[in-house]
Amino acid sequence: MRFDIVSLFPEFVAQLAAHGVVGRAGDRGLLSIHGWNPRDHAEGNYRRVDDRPCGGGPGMVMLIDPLRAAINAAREADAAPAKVLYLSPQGRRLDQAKVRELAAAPRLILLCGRYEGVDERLVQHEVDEELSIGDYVLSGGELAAAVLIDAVARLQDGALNDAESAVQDSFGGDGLLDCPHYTRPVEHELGAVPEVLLSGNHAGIARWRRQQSLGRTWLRRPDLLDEASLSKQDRILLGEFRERWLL
Ligand SMILES: Nc1nonc1C(=O)NCc1ccc(Cl)cc1
Repeated sequence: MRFDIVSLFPEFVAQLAAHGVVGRAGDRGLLSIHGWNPRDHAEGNYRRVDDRPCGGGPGMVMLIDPLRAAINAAREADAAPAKVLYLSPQGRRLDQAKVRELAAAPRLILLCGRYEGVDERLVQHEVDEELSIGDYVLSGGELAAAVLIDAVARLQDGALNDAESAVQDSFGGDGLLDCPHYTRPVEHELGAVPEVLLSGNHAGIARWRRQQSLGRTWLRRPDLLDEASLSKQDRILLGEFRERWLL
C-alpha cells in the first residue's frame, strides 16, 4: 500500500510512521510513504502557500494552486488509482470499520491542512473524503494523518505477527472494549491478580475475559454495545455482570 502525504511538514508524518509496526511494515515492503510539500509548487519568490481569508477574520487560508499541484504530482507518481482524503474536524469520524475499508485501497493521498483552513474550492474539487480522528482541534492535519496511517498499516497482510493480530482482534475486532490485563507479580501492594487468571482453566479464563469486555463496554461505551448482535452466551455473561454490578 502506498501513502502520499501532502503537507507543509511531510517529513514530520514520515518520521512518525518510521517506528514500530508501521516502520517494520515499511521495511517488509508492505507499504511506502511519500511526502509532497505544496511549498515546492508555490509561485513567486515568497513561494506563498496561504493568504488572508476572504471576508476578513483571523488567520490564513491555504491557497488552491500549490495544494492542487502537490496533489497532482502525487497522483502522477504512481499508476494506481488514488483516493484523496482530507483530515479535518469537519470530516466524518474515523472508526475501525472505516479503517478496514481504507486498508483495502491500493493507495491513499492524505491532505494535511495548516492555519485556519484550506480553500473550500480545493476541498470540493480534489478531495474524495474528509475524515476526522476526533472532536478536538489540532494545529494541523499531520498528526491525524499519522493516526490514520498507523491504524490502516496494521491491517496490511503481514504487518502483524500472531500475537499482535490477537491483540488487534481483542481491541477492535468484535467492536467491544478490551478486557483488563495483568502480569507479574501476582501479589502487589496495588492488589492481586484475579484468581481465575491463575487457575489454568482456559475455558474459564476465556469466559471471564469475554464477560469483562462485555461488562466494560456496557459501563463505559454503551453506544458500542449492539445487544442485538450478541450471542446467547454473551447475553448470559452480560446479564451476570449487570446483576453483580447492580447488587
Ligand atoms: N480533529 C481532527 N481530525 O482530523 N484532523 C483534525 C484536526 O484537528 N486537524 C487540524 C487542522 C486541519 C486542517 C487545517 Cl487547514 C488546520 C488544522
